Amino acid sequence: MLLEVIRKKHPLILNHANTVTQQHVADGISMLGASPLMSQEQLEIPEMVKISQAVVINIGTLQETTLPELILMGQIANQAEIPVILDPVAVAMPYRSDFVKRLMKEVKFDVIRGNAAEIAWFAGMSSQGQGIDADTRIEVQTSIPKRSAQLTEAVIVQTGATDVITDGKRSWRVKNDNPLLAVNVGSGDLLSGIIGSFAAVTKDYLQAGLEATMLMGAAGQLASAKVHNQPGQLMPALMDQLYAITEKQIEQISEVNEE
Ligand SMILES: Nc1ncnc2c1ncn2[C@@H]1O[C@H](COP(=O)(O)OP(=O)(O)O)[C@@H](O)[C@H]1O
Ligand SMILES: Cc1ncsc1CCOP(=O)(O)O
Ligand SMILES: [Mg+2]
Repeated sequence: MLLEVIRKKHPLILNHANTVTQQHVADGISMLGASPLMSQEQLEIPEMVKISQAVVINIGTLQETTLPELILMGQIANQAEIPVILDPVAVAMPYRSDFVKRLMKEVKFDVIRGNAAEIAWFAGMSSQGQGIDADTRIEVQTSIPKRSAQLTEAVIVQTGATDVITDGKRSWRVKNDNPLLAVNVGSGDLLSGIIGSFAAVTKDYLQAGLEATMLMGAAGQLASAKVHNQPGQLMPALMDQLYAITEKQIEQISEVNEE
C-alpha cells in the first residue's frame, strides 16, 4: 500500500482550500505524513506548483476573482504532469456550475472527490442535494459515478455511507457508514487532501483514490470508537488515527468490494 511511501517521501501537497475547513485539511495531510501548503495568491502560483507533488482545488469558498489563479494552478500542474484533484463543493448550484464549466475548459482534473449530489452533476444529472450535502436517494447507484468518470476522464471518488471509487471502467465500493464523519463539516475536504497525498506518490490515481478512501473509513471508525460516538470530539481523534494508523489496520477494518 502507498501509505508507507507517503510517510517516507513526505510529498508536498499544494491546496487552494476553502476558508471554512482549511485547518483540518492542513492538519490531516501533515498527520498522515505528507506536507501541506495553502495558497491563494496568483503571483506565487508558478513557484508553488513547481515544488509540489500534487495540487488540490477546493471550490468551497470560491470567488470570481480566484478563477484565473485556479486556471493557472491547474494548467501549470497539467504541464508538469502533477496530479490535480478537484473538490467541487455544491457544484450543482447555478453560479458554481458555470464556474466549474469555465475551469474545466482550461484544466484537466485527474481525480474528482465529492458527495453523491456533487458527483451526479458531472453525469449531467440535476440532483436534489442542498448546498454542501448529498442527495441520499442517488448515493447507492454505481452507474452515476461511472458516467461522471467517463464524461470527465477523471477518477471519481463519490463519498457517502458507501464510497464509490471508479475510472468509468473498474469500480470499487467501500462500506463506510459513519455518522460522525458525515456530520463533521470538512471531513470530505480532508479526504480530498488525503487523496492528493496518495496521488502524489503514484500514477495509478484509481489506486490512490481507493487507498485514501479505505484509510479515511478505517481511521474514522477507530476514532469514533475512541470518542464513544461524540461527534464534537471526532476531529482530534481522527487526526491521532491519521498519524498512527497502520496499513495492517486499514486492511483489517476496510470492507471493500470490486463491482
Ligand atoms: N453516512 C454517511 N454519509 C456521508 N458521508 C459519510 C457517511 N459515513 C461516512 N461518511 C464519510 O464522511 C466523509 C464526508 O463525506 P461527504 O459528506 O459525502 O462529503 P462532503 O463532506 O464533501 O459533503 C467521507 O469520508 C465519507 O466517506
Ligand atoms: C460549509 C461550507 N461552506 C462552504 S465550504 C464549506 C465546508 C464544506 O465541507 P464539506 O464539503 O467537507 O462538507
Ligand atoms: Mg464537500
